[in-house]
Amino acid sequence: MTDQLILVLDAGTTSTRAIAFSGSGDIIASAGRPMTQHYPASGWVEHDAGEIWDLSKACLEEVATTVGIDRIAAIGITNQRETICFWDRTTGEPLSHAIVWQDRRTADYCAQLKAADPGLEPRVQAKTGLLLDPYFSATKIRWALDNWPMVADAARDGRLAVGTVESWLIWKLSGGTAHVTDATNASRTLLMDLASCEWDADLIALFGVPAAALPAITDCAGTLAHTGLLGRPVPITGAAGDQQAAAIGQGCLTAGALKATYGTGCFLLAHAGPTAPVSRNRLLSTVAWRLGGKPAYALEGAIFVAGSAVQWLRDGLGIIASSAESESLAQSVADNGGVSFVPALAGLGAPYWNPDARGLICGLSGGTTRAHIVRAALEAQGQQTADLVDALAADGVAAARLRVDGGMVANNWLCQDLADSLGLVVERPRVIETTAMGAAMLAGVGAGLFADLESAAAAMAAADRSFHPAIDAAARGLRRAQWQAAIARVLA
Ligand SMILES: Nc1ncnc2c1ncn2[C@@H]1O[C@H](COP(=O)(O)OP(=O)(O)O)[C@@H](O)[C@H]1O
Ligand SMILES: O=P(O)(O)OC[C@H](O)CO
Repeated sequence: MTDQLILVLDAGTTSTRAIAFSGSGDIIASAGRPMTQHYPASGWVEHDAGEIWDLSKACLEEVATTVGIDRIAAIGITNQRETICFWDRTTGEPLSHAIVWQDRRTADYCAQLKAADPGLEPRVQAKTGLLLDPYFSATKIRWALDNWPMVADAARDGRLAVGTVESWLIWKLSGGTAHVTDATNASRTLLMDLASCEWDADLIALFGVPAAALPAITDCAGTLAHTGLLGRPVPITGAAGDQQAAAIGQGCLTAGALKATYGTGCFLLAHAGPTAPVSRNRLLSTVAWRLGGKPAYALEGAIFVAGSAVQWLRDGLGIIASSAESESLAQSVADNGGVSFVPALAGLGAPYWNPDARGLICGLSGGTTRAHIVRAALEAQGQQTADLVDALAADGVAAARLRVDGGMVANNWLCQDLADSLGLVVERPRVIETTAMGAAMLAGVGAGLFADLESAAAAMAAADRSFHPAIDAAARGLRRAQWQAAIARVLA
């Protein structure tokens, strides 16, 4: 693909970015804007869908102006998943804030559903690959219909449109002509049948969601819509949830290949091939991509707090000046001094799934310094990942190595600690924007610039550095035991 570029929009939890990629995977230009986080009550997290659109538009326009609109062959979109937007299809305007994936407001509703019918969660898991947790979109939609009159009125009048963030953005980019969602994002709603990749009538009835408000489920590559935003029609040819996109960008294209992305949260995906896997260890089963109508699947472990623990040390406790300072501080002490930090700041995700869990810092002494606490916060990432790798092993997936990406892996100390804690080789790619890279690969396939994902990976993805385990099994076991004792206290 000569001089043509693929423009990717990555609408994440804390920021929105646009990145122009060359066909060889180089970043030619990028733009980013921080996103406002709204916390209207304890455990609630909202975004302004209007702001998501305004920031996305500004980032796309900035990058298109920098590189020249004529060089843009196609657009790919990737996004924070599960976060659900509500808009009026007659005006194209948001009806309310979006309810964010981290939001725990439906924890009681999930508990009631489980208490009323203990067989429900296993049936829901068999159908969707997911669990009855507030994380997923369906209970958030139910809550909005029950509590936000603007949303309920629009539903009654047939004006309501709902969709995850990529769906909202494609709607806006297409000038309201396309109401679609790709199969990876749809697989996170609790409303989609994992095997058929279609909305499930029983689940729609269970959560009382108006079917007419839902988008059409599409492939992850192909002509999904056109946008006139940049002054000439440009096709949107790729879309996937950010974690699936990161797995693609990391070249996890065959069964068993594993990646973990350390951003706000941490999400570990193990590619599983063409048949939906079933976890017996409380991992999620999810769509990895759908191309040509054929889905591929992955097992996923979702940790809700990763980089946001470092953010909390910076903004909440004020014990570091920047996220990057965590690296030198962790390195400045020989060990954690007996301190454990369980960063359950938004409940616990996989494999515990306890929405009510609260964070814990323990093992303090008079000799504890902020460096020990910061080190324990970084070490928690390795231990949380080890919990997931253990669950994967119990599900029959033996990890050979771990590919890592996301904002946190700029931290070399963290990458070495991951290798030590897991006893696995940890590989970091040349471009740590693998989420955007994966969306670019999908958009490249969708635009016919690459024949398939394998050719796109060969052309675009490259490794940077490997971190090898440098501690022995006994030392690893001691760290594990310290973490497990702390987790037991959180769950007690
Ligand atoms: N050098 C670093 N060490 C540790 N954490 C970091 C570092 N740089 C960034 N982070 C953390 O990474 C997160 C940002 O990662 P990013 O992938 O941009 O997040 P998201 O896509 O979830 O918005 C923030 O929570 C930040 O605190
Ligand atoms: O925005 P991120 O990178 O934290 O990703 C959020 C996930 O998609 C939530 O499932």
